Amino acid sequence: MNDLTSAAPGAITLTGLSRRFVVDSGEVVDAVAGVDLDIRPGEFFTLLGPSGSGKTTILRCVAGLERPDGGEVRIGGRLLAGPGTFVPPQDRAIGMVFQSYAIWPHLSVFDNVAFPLRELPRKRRPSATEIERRVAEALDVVGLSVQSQRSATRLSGGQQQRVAIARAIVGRPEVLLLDEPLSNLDAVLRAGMRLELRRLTKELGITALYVTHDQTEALEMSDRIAVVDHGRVLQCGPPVEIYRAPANVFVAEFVGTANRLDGEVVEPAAAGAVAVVRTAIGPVRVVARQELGAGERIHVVVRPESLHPVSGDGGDGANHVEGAVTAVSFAGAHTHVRVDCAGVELRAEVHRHDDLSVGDRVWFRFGPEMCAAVPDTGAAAVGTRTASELSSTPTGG
Ligand SMILES: Nc1ncnc2c1ncn2[C@@H]1O[C@H](COP(=O)(O)OP(=O)(O)OP(=O)(O)O)[C@@H](O)[C@H]1O
Repeated sequence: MNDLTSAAPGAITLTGLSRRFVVDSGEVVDAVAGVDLDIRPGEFFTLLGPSGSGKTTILRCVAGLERPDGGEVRIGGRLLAGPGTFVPPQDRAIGMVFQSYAIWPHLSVFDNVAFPLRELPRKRRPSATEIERRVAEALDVVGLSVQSQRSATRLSGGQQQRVAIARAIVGRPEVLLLDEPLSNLDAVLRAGMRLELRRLTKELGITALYVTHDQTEALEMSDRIAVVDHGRVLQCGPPVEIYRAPANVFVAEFVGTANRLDGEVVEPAAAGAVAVVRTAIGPVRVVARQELGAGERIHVVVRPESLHPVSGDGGDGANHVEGAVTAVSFAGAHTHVRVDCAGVELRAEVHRHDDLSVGDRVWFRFGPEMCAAVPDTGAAAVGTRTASELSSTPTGG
């Protein structure tokens, strides 16, 4: 992101952000361990990672609910946290939505949404008429105008979440921070709300920083995703890139289902050309995204939907593998199949559910362009130290 973009309203810039906690055992947890992110104005940006990876702590640092131990937080170019600077949450141009809707049960929908405006210091508080106008506008955006005078607790879970969203946007923040906001909703409602939430932030032109451990949510909603583990960003990019070209095995296996074949490059290739990798199921042809040298140890990642059942080795330059079906499970739009290929279990997702049975011998084809070569480096190291180790280690900020 260039300097102009990072200074534009709604841009979020994190530089060397770190936050550590000393837990009861005296162990130091690097919850955020040097995170650099440039989030563009108006972008729907997701922090995706397993439980305890540091997503919420990053979000709380942006919100001002957590003081970083090192690094900087900027919104629209304005320094909010950094050496000698800490701007409190109420003075940051943010709105927040949590997993628990945190709405007031004794207030009406209208009063819940009006709450943050009425709580502003007198100097910054809009007039009663202006509050009324802004609340009506926010309720209109989330489709709750009709329920305005209803008691907030008499709404469904989805409607309560919308109240929380209306309350978060009523102050017209530059940035909306969302921490697992859909987790308490049932599956059908959650699927609908994903698209609605994205549409809403796009309509408002607001930057959304979204935290989730749900890869489907992240893939469907985001302009870009940062995959986080042990307080570090392992990969940052558009959903398709994260899914098709994972940077390491952790990302490959956390985002979607992955067949992983460990192997060694036997025919090297420049970026864009086809390399051959020796694996336990035989030689596998892979389109190299970057140069692959002879003898290099890599993992080949193939997604289940890239394996297509065929009648035999087509001799067409693609990869073909034969195996015995060990499990078939119908999942509606497709069928999950497990196949034993020379002692390696491969997972496939096929659309022919009625003519595959356990014990059948089948051929699968998968194209070299559907194979990702992933470096054999493993995921980030576990970010824990003891307090005494920390005192002899330079800090990150
Ligand atoms: N206030 C705190 N005191 C001590 N440790 C904390 C505190 N807040 C977070 N941690 C630790 O920091 C690490 C990161 O926690 P964080 O909540 O940011 O992860 P997360 O990815 O959001 O997880 P989840 O999805 O479960 O909320 C965890 O090991 C957590 O236990």
